[in-house]
Amino acid sequence: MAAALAVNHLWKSFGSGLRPAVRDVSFAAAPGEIIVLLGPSGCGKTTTLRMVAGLEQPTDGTILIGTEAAYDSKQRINVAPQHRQIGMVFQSYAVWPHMSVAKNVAYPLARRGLGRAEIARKVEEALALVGLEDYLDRSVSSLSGGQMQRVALARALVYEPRIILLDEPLSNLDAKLRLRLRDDLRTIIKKLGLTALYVTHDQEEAVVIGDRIGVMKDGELLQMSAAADLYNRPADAFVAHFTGVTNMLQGRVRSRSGGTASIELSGGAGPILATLGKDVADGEAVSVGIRPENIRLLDTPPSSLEPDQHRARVVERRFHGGQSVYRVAVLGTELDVVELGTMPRFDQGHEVTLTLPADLCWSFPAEASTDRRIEAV
Ligand SMILES: Nc1ncnc2c1ncn2[C@@H]1O[C@H](COP(=O)(O)OP(=O)(O)OP(=O)(O)O)[C@@H](O)[C@H]1O
Repeated sequence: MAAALAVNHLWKSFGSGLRPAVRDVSFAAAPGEIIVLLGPSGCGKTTTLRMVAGLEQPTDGTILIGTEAAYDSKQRINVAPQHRQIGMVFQSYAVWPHMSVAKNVAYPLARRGLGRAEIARKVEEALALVGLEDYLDRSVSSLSGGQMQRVALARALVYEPRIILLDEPLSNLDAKLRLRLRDDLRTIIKKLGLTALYVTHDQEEAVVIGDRIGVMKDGELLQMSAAADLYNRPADAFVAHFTGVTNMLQGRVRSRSGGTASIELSGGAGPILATLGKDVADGEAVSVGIRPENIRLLDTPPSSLEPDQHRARVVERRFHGGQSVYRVAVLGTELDVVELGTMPRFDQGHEVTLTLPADLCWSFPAEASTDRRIEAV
């Protein structure tokens, strides 16, 4: 099936002396797919979205919406935003405060010259979809932030766009509302079978909303995959850090067997087993990342240790209510380990056996990982 949106080798430069804001970005969204662009401030997410919308002209590349070119630098095609059949929702609510809820939502239809009865029906349908069917005649200025954002969403959906673009639509809402609308947004988009491009810097939001997530840094798309792959197979150290990896061990690849490497740690400890990143060579210095929640602690020491098991000691325990965070001394360094549950198992000083599952330890070239760690924090 043809992609609903295809972005190919897209570049954007805002000036000759400046680093390009978007560098050779390519991805495609299947019909009905929700693609999230995730990354720190200034990485080029909004610029990418604005180019798809037609609000920013690319320096190079192509954008296809369905089978039609919306932008093609070589063929000099640049379809105006209003002709791209795109719905948009932004961070600021972008609703007209002097108009009623119904008038706000009706606005795009009135501009397209639809009849009154049809407009009324579509407005009611769109408002029902966002749970505001009882607010038709209310003034927008009397609504809460979350309700205003629902009005903005209804207005973006009302004329049945081919694609919906959302740029940090939840970031002006308080935490509780954000969680509720986050779940609702995905449900609504899926119910309509819309293809969506969604921009956020919040990884949790990205995971809940997106079918696939693209992580951007310095204008580049580093990895685009389903959330579980992003978490379990990060392409590089930046992606690993951005999705919450805090433990990094330094070492060197000693030997390898298939996709797994035996890694000797700096200071002579180890070896540990880790999955090899795609650019890691034999003998190379590496950083090995492992998430605190993927490390397991055993109370009773086994009679003999497996290759992925190591003796360790609890240095510090922090109780967070629903989970305990342990700082554990192991392999000549200290690692964070998270365990879910309201009953902490170990006290400070407790001797434990620690498992580092090889398939959840990822090795990356050392130089890149240390550089990128600093930027990612
Ligand atoms: N109109 C512009 N003129 C010059 N530089 C710009 C312009 N718009 C964006 N930039 C630059 O392009 C880069 C990418 O910006 P962009 O807004 O796409 O990032 P972002 O990832 O969406 O960040 P944020 O989450 O802070 O919005 C930044 O360095 C930004 O300063």
